[in-house]
Amino acid sequence: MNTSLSRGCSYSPRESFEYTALQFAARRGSLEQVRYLIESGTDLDTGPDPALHLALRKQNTAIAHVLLHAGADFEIKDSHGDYPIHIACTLGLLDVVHALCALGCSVEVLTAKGLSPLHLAAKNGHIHVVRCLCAAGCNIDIRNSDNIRADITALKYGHNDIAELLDRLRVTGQRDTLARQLVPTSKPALRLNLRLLGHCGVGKTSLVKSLSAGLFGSLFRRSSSLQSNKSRPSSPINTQIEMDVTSRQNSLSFESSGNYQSTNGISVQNMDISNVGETTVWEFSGQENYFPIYHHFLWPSPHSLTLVLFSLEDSPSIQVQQVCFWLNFLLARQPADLPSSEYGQVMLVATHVDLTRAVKTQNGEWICPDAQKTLETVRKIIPHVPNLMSSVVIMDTNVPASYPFKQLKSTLAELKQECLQQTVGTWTGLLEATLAWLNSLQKDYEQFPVLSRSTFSELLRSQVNILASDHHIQELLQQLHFMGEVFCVQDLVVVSVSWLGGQLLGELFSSDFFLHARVTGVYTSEDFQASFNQCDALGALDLLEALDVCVQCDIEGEIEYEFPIYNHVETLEGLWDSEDPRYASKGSQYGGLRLYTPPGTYHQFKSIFPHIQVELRRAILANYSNNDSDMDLYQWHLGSKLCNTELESLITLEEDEVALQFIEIKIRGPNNSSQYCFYFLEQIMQTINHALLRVCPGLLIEKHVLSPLELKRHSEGPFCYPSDIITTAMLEAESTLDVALYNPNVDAQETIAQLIMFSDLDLAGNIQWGCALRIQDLAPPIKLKLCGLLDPPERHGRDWCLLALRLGLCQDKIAALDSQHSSHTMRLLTTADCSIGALITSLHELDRLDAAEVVLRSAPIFKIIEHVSV
Ligand SMILES: Nc1nc2c(ncn2[C@@H]2O[C@H](COP(=O)(O)OP(=O)(O)OP(=O)(O)O)[C@@H](O)[C@H]2O)c(=O)[nH]1
Repeated sequence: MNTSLSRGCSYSPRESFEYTALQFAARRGSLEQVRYLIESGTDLDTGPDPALHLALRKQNTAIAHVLLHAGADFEIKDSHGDYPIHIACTLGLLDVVHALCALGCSVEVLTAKGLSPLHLAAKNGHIHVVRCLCAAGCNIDIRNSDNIRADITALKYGHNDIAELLDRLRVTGQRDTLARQLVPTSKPALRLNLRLLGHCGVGKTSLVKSLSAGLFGSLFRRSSSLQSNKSRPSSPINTQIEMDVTSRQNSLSFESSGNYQSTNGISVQNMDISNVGETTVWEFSGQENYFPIYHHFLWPSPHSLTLVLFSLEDSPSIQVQQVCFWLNFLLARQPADLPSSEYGQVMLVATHVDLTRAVKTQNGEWICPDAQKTLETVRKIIPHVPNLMSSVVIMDTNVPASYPFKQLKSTLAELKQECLQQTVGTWTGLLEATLAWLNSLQKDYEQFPVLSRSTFSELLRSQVNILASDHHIQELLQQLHFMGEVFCVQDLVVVSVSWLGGQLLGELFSSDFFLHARVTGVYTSEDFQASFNQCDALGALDLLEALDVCVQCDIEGEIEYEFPIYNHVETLEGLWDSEDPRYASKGSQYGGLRLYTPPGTYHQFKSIFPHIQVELRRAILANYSNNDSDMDLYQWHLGSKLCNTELESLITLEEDEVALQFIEIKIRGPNNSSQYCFYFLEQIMQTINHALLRVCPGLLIEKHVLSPLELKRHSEGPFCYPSDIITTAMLEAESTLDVALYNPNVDAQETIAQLIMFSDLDLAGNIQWGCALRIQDLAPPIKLKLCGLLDPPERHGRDWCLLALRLGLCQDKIAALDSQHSSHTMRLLTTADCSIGALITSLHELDRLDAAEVVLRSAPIFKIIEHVSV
């Protein structure tokens, strides 16, 4: 602290009196000093120009807030005869005006020159402030000392919008009603989201239809289902689960079969379910084409129940694999570091029970131990699904008024009760009025129900509430988005979510559209209009770009849109030519990685890869705009080639012989390019990570390293070193650089420098090895998986508590980790001060090889300390 300040005074040459230290600090904008002085108990309101007024005149709003919070008097004048509200209104300091109004300051007081706060805001054109004052109850007819109203002042200074606003409030006489709409009430804005996931034909549409059927409809649905069942062959009973999760061939076929109309895209409807109330039901098609867009709709929500459906007609191993697929799909699309209460509930629903030999109890409950067995097996394979319910609902989805539907409804009703207890009231009249207005807005925008945020705000103000501030509208849109009433993405607001899910995405991602799409995936707006004429092409393209489905490229003045999703160009021969002289010499560099999802998760990358291609294109465009035109990107079906001057890379989605998908990244460079190659690979990984974070922040990724020796020899199927082997070797070695791993394909060893650093030992100084990183560096999905393994009480007590002891935490700290409300392991992993290496060792010592393996396979192998751009 400056000593002259701490003494408490300073001289202001402009004024003929001395400022206190607080006034001086407030005027100079020193928040830290203001805080210090307030804490030291200095007087807040001394002098003819109090600190609050001085801060406001200098537009130091943060300081003004601190002073107000500390209790500065806001009902005193300064030497100019102005109250704080006058200064804030003149300068348009909306948040301060808001704070002053909330503190109950007088909003009609006049300045020495006879102007009211409203006149000052009107004169200076601050419409947001005018709204705020009106909402706070300011008299709109107030006159200044010349007997002139504020709307006339606004007109005089050319602020017609303000004049119009005040005029409308006066003419309609609705000011009080509109102001009341903006006051939060104690009623929570709660609408449940019911989401249905599952393979084609498992009964999602049927379940939704039955849920919405009234009494009359339910009679009809029951009889039609009886008819349809007659024609179906009954399946053999499944007496035992023949677990076969290792054989992946064809087990996850996403084809829709049978004679029924498969849902296109996402069907969204709002239902009033008896005993539950308004519920938004999201039905996600089982067709694979649509998976790349589901992340936009699967946000974590405590107000949601996600049903994962499977058919009891399928074999037990297929049931397990399908359920695991969908649970992993869901987990991947939600951030993994939220408290479990934020995720909502997940429940399994076994369908087609009428086609098995299961029997019903007297009250109509189906008895089918196989369904429960499926759940138990799934829980063993994926123990970390937050809020997965412990029982399965077993049903014939075509029989609405049956016991399982009552079970489902009562689960929803319980969830609603729980949410009601936990939700703070946020329901405002504005939300209610907007919900009523949305219907007419949808009609007005029937052709293309998409608006920019500013147009939405403008319409809302002119048709619902002229006093709504930007902040009110932002909060409102967020509530509407989570209720499924609108869909907000970047600057756009889609006011019909069912149109977005069904007519737009349902159509554009349908197999039929794919069949006729341009094979290159590149469209001009005219081409696109010709292929999709249901709405304005430019508007749709903007929306699709905001959804990361396409990228706009300006190619020598011509605007084109690249849709990697439609790209079906085949790989060209010679893209990775072994004869290319630049990369054939002895000193040329080769390296590469493979990205896998953990064992037991299948088929997760296909829906993500087009997003990686979008991200690669964006990275290239950003480089072009930096005038770095040496970069080039060529993309084909599930593959991209990125070149940077003389460096080349191939990024492809591959599938091995057991249908396991992985992403392969190969890099090569000429002589003496080791450092360039290293950082080029890192840059590509960053771009990929960016796409992964956007689409699937909860997906666990394993990074395996390809043999540089074999890459250089262009061997078919080069050896790939799994990350657990590399990390184990690092842990065991005295020095990481001594690590050498055996490659059975070539019967030779490759060193860590060759595998990671393109043989350049100088890079070692820029690298921190994985085992030495802190456990906080573990990605959230790894932590979540560890929670699933270590949280449940274990037979020998080898759980989080013992782990905490081994990691050196004292009893007090361990006790502090204990809580009934969230995961102990998660708190241990976020607070303990230890390295990843120490964690692995401790887990081994505890004989928790399952948890150790998770860390070994997915922990980072290294982290770059110093990044050099290439
Ligand atoms: N017997 C019987 N048939 C069912 C049951 N559930 C669905 N079906 C039938 O299975 C067929 C497919 O059902 P849908 O509800 O359309 O399947 P879906 O899960 O919506 O499939 P996609 O829209 O392709 O993702 C229809 O003919 C249904 O009548 C059930 O529990 N029992």
